[in-house]
Amino acid sequence: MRAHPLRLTTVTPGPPGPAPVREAAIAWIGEVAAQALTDELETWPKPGLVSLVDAGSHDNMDAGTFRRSITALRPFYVELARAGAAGAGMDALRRTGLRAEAAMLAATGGVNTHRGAIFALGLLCAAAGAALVECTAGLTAARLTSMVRDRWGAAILRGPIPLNSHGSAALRRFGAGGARAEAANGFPHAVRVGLPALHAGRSLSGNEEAARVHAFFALLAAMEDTNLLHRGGTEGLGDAREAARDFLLVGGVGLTNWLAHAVAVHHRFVARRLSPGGSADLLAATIFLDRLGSGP
Ligand SMILES: CC(C)(COP(=O)(O)OP(=O)(O)OC[C@H]1O[C@@H](n2cnc3c(N)ncnc32)[C@H](O[C@H]2O[C@H](COP(=O)(O)OP(=O)(O)OP(=O)(O)O)[C@@H](O)[C@H]2O)[C@@H]1O)[C@@H](O)C(=O)NCCC(=O)NCCS
Ligand SMILES: Nc1ncnc2[nH]cnc12
Repeated sequence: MRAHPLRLTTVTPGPPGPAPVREAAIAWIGEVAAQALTDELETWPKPGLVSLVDAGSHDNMDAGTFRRSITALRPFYVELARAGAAGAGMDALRRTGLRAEAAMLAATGGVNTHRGAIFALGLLCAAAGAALVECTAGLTAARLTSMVRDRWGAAILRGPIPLNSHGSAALRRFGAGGARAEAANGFPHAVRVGLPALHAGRSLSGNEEAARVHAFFALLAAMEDTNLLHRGGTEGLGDAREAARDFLLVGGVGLTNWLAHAVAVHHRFVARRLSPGGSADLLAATIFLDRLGSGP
């Protein structure tokens, strides 16, 4: 049996393998990122968020908008993995990230579906690309997230902060670090909350979608989601986290009636227009890390 190209490149120390082999592994990394976004979209219920079932707290986007966005973003994830393999610095990654944001807006008619996910998964793709040529220890979550922190963390924190984004408003009003702090610190919520909860959800339910719901609630309970702050202020954020904690405390997806409980929380979020978009992005990052870590 032929070894997968990724295995060839990750287990061989020193200079990279032949270019076509590395290119196949880079394409695979981009595909895993796009698939992580699709899995996030298709996970239901995620309180307040868009899924195949409904548009949650949103009236300007639905599952079709997200699918168009994912199609537009797939080549950029490949490009970011390739840039990471070529040793790109933060300025070059940022330029590609901004082109990806423009492509997303063109594909969605101006709707911001995935700005946070372009940023988080884009950096993780770049780290995975760099790991292909530099590492001998495989694409583990710990390695990829610490690579983002160590290589680009300082530049992320020094970098330009958009003046008019909801995130920058949350930073000014509430001191919330948001997507930048999460990436610069090596995605602590994905590693310490999302991944363990995904694994726990699998053991509790034996079902992949339920495991993703479990991971989503764990992230929601722990994160300072700037989208919740933007739409609901500190009260909205606090209530959302409490609802997620209650779900987990009674057993999460281990409970027989977990679905009814999760749907009730979803309806409460929709009634208040709460939308935890940052937690959705971290779910996608968690899925990406889980899949890359287990290999092709
Ligand atoms: C660094 C940027 C991402 C700057 O972003 P911004 O200043 O906006 O900062 P944040 O709010 O911190 O983050 C942006 C998005 O990240 C998600 N997010 C929120 N909280 C967290 C968190 N604690 N940890 C991680 N990620 C978080 C979230 O994204 C999702 O929500 C988006 C919808 O948002 P929005 O349109 O604001 O909200 P709505 O409620 O729908 O709006 P209305 O309908 O009410 O009007 C959606 O995109 C999700 O993805 C935050 O929104 C970045 O823009 C930047 O610097 N880019 C440059 C490119 C770059 O450097 N790339 C690097 C290589 S790829
Ligand atoms: N499924 C989703 N619904 C709404 N906002 C999001 N941001 C990222 N994923 C999302």
